[in-house]
Amino acid sequence: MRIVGLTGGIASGKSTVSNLFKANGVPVVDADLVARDVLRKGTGGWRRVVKAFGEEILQDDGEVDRAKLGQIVFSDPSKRQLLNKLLAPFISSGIFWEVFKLWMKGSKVIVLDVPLLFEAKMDRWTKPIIVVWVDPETQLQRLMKRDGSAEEHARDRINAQMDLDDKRRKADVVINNSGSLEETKEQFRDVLVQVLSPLSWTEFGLSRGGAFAALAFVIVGVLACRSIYNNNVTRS
Ligand SMILES: CC(C)(COP(=O)(O)OP(=O)(O)OC[C@H]1O[C@@H](n2cnc3c(N)ncnc32)[C@H](O)[C@@H]1O)[C@@H](O)C(=O)NCCC(=O)NCCS
Ligand SMILES: Nc1ncnc2c1ncn2[C@@H]1O[C@H](COP(=O)(O)OP(=O)(O)OP(=O)(O)O)[C@@H](O)[C@H]1O
Repeated sequence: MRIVGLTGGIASGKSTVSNLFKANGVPVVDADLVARDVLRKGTGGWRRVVKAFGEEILQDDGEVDRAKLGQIVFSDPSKRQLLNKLLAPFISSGIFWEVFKLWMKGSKVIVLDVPLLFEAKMDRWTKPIIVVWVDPETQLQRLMKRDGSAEEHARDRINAQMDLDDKRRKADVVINNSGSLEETKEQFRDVLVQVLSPLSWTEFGLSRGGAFAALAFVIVGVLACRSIYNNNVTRS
């Protein structure tokens, strides 16, 4: 199985690119969705976060007020670290579970869309790593427009992540999403060819088909050895 890493900065265009993958039949595991699930009312993540941040972060229906929690953690690095620490085990096991389900289905190539791929050191599990890059001014403008947020809050969110230029340096593939959607789609076409290229032997071995092939190989080997052994015993 090939696990492709897809990352970038906030509002750099990861979802835009992951939608292109989905439209081309490549399954995507979205870490933001997993992170939402592990913070739903009554879950283990929810309990830990409410205990640490207090009931004032809850809405009337008991769900976490995400905007409120966002304002707290994106303006205070120590609170953000605390939230990350509390949720990290739930998020990683949620991602693992999603990958496992796709493995069971027999998917050969999957994309992990993880905003904090490098920060959470999950990059070691993915190859190639695609970074969706955007120039800083466009990033700020798109973020403010999408979230309807003030410049100060948007900057807090951008500054809460590793510098996008540093991420670009660590990438195997860079998609520059500073231009039009059409320009991004054009770059994406080449990336898709690379992502869907034939699997290496290691990647094949890690896929469900590879595991079954290895198992079949072992079973045939054992049966052959037993038959040779039995023939030798009968002859002697
Ligand atoms: C603080 C929360 C409640 C704010 O929710 P909100 O709906 O406003 O934002 P959303 O979850 O859609 O995230 C939007 C973007 O913010 C960035 N972001 C989210 N969490 C973090 C974080 N801890 N550090 C830096 N950037 C982050 C990501 O780029 C993400 O794509 C939420 O982001 C959260 O629970 N974050 C902690 C979990 C986490 O680390 N998520 C990232 C998945 S790897
Ligand atoms: N090439 C583009 N031209 C114009 N607008 C774009 C382009 N790419 C993305 N956008 C817009 O910019 C915003 C951010 O894009 P997107 O949601 O894909 O980013 P993201 O990296 O997934 O964000 P997040 O980190 O918050 O999950 C969206 O409103 C999207 O419609």
